[in-house]
Amino acid sequence: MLKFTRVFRRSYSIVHEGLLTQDVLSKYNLDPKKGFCQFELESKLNEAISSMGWRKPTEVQLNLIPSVLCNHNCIVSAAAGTGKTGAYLIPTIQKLVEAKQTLPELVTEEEISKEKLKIYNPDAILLVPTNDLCKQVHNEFQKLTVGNEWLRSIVLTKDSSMRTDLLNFAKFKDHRVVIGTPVKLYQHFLLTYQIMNSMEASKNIEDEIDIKFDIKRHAVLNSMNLRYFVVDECDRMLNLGFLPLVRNLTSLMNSIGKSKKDYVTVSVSATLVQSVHDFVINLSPSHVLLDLNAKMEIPKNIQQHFFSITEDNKFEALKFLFSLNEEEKFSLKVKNSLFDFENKKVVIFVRSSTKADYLASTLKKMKVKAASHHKNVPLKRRNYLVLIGTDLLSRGVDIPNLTHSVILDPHYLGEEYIHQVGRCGRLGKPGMSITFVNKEPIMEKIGFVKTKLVELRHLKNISDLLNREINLSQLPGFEPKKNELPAHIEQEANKILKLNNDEFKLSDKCQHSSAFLLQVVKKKSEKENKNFIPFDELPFYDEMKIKNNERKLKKKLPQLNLEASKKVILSSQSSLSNINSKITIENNKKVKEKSKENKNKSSPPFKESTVRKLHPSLKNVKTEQKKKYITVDNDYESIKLHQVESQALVWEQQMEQRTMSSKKPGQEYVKKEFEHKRKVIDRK
Ligand SMILES: Nc1ncnc2c1ncn2[C@@H]1O[C@H](COP(=O)(O)OP(=O)(O)OP(=O)(O)O)[C@@H](O)[C@H]1O
Repeated sequence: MLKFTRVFRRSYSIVHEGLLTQDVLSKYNLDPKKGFCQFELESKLNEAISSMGWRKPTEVQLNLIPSVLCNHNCIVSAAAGTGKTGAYLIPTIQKLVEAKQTLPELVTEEEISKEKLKIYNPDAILLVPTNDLCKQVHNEFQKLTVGNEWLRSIVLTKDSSMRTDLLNFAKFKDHRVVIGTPVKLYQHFLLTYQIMNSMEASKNIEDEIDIKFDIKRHAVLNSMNLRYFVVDECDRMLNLGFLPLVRNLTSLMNSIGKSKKDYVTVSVSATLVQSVHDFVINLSPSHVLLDLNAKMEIPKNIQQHFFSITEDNKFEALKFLFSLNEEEKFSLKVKNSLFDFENKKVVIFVRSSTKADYLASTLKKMKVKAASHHKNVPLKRRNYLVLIGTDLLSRGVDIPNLTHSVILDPHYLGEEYIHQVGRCGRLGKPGMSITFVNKEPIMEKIGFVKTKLVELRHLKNISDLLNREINLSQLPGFEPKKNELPAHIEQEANKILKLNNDEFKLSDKCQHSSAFLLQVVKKKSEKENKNFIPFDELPFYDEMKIKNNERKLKKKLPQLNLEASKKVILSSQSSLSNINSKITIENNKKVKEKSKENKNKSSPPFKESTVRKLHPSLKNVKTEQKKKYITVDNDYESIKLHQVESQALVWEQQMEQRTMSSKKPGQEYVKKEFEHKRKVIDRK
C-alpha cells in the first residue's frame, strides 16, 4: 500500500507544507539561506557545485537532497526550471562517492577473454523520456562530477545501436550511472533476460535473440547492484503512453536483478497528476511526497498573455511581432514590453513538426536566427535565438536566458501549458508567455486522423488547472474582421486556392469550390456540423472518377433554397470572390470570350442536361428569385450561373410563348409539355 509521509510545517516560508520526515529534520539543520555545505557533501562535489555558480539550494533541492541522502523513496513535484535535475543528481552522486570503496574492479583483458557472460551492473539508473533530455542530464551529471571523473555515466538512447551499447557495457564496466530512455532501457533488460534464460537452459544464445551477441566482447545490463532509480518527468512518461513499458521495464529489472525494492526510487515532475501517484505505487510501496507545486501555479516572475487570433493570422501575428520596426516597437512598448523580441531567446510551440519547419524557414527568411526541434530534428543549442518545436520541446529542456515562450497552438492538456511556459523565466528570472487562441474550431490532420480542434476548450483546461479566469485580448491589427467566415471554412476555402489549375479542369474547380462554399455556408446557417464534408473528402482529386464523384457530391450536397444560396453569395462574398477571382483571374478573359461566343450563337449555349449538371444547387430556385440571385457578375462562377440562369429563363419564356399561342388544336399537348418542362427546370 502506498504510504505518504507528511510531517510538520517548517518555520521558514520557502519549504512548503510539512514535507520532510523526522529523521531528515533531525539529521540536517536545513536553512534556505545557507549554501550546499549544509548537506555535508563530499568536497569535490561541493567544489563542482560552486564552480557551476550554484550558491544556495533551490526549494526543491533543499527538500529532495536530504530526503534521498536519508534513503527515502520520494515523489517530487516542483515548478519548471527550479533545479529538479540537480536535486536528484547531487544526492545520487554523493551516495555513489561515499560507496566508492565497494566498487568492483575494472575488467581485465583476461576476464574479457573468458567465455563467460559479462554483466554490467550500474548503481543508478536515470530514466528520462527523450533523447535530448538524456543528453542534457548527462551534461549536468558531467559538470557535477568534475573531480570525480571515475564516476561516469553511459547514455542509452536510440542514437547508439544495441551492439555498441553492449560493447560499451563491457568496456566501461566501471561507469556507475546509466541515463536512458524507457524504450532503450526496456530493450536492454529484455535482452539480458533472454540471454540469461537461454544460458540457464543451455540453449544457443544466437537462436534465442535477434542480435549477433559476441560473448567475448559484449556485456549485458543488469540491475543487481541498483541503488538509485530515478524517473524524471514521470507524468510526461505517462502522457506519452510509456506506462505499460515502464511497468514492464521495472518488473524485468526486478526479476533479473533479484533486487526488488532494494533501491531508492525518486519520481520527479513539474506537475503531479493522479496517474503519477498510481504509477509510483508499482515502483515502491512507501514514499515521501514532496509536492512543492500542488497549486500548479505559474511563477510570478513570468507574465502571461493570451490573444485571440484566427488560425490563418497566427503566423502573420508572429511575423509581425518579429518584424516590428523601431517606431512601432516604441509605440507598442509604451503599453507593453511584450513586443520586444529583439535579441531575445524565444521558444515557439506549434502542433506539428511540419508547422515547426515551415515557421523556422519563414523566420530565417526574415533574417531571424531560427531553428526547429521535433522528433526528426535533434535539439540545436547554438547559433539560434528562436527555437520552434512541438510538445517534445516543452519538458525539461533547459535553455539559459530564455525570455519568451510563445504558444501558437495551445495543447489540449492543461498541464502541458505549465511546462511550455516553464521554458522561460527559469529560476526566478523574468519571462513572458504569449498564447494565441483561435476561437473558432478547425479541422486539422494530426497524423493520419482528421480531428476537430477547439482551442477554446484547450484554454478552458488551462484555466481549470490554474484555477483562474483567462481573458483573451486582441493583438493590435489582428482584430477579427466583420462578417468573417468561421476559421475552419476559411481554412478549407484556402486549400482550394492553393490547388494548381493543372490539378483538375477549371470548370470542375469552380463548380466544386462553389459547391463546397454553398455547402459549408449552409452548414454555418444551420449551425451544425453533421453534414460538413471537409475539402479533402470532396471528390476532386481523381479526374477519372469525376463523373461518379459528381453523382456522389450531388447526393451529399444539401438542397439549398434561395435564401440560403443568396446568403452564400453575400455573406461569404469575400471568400467566394477571393476564391473565384484568385482562381480564375488569369482565365477570366478566356472565359468571358467564350461566353460572348456562346451568347452570339443563335442556339442556346447549354443543353438542358448540361444545365442540370452544371449547377445542381439551382434546384428549387424560382424564376423571379433567380433574377435576384444573379447579382455578382465579375467572376467566372457567376458568369456561368448567369449563362445557366439565362438559359433557364429563355426556356421558360419560350414555353410561356408557346402556351400563349397555343389556344389552337394541340393546346392540351403543349400545356402538358410546358408543365413537364417547368417541372424539369424547377428540379434543376
Ligand atoms: N541551486 C541552483 N542555483 C543556481 N542555478 C541552479 C541551481 N539549481 C539548478 N540551477 C540551474 O537552473 C536551471 C534549471 O534547472 P533544471 O533544468 O534542473 O530545472 P527543472 O526543475 O528540472 O526544470 P524542468 O521542469 O523544466 O525540467 C539550470 O540551468 C540549472 O543549471
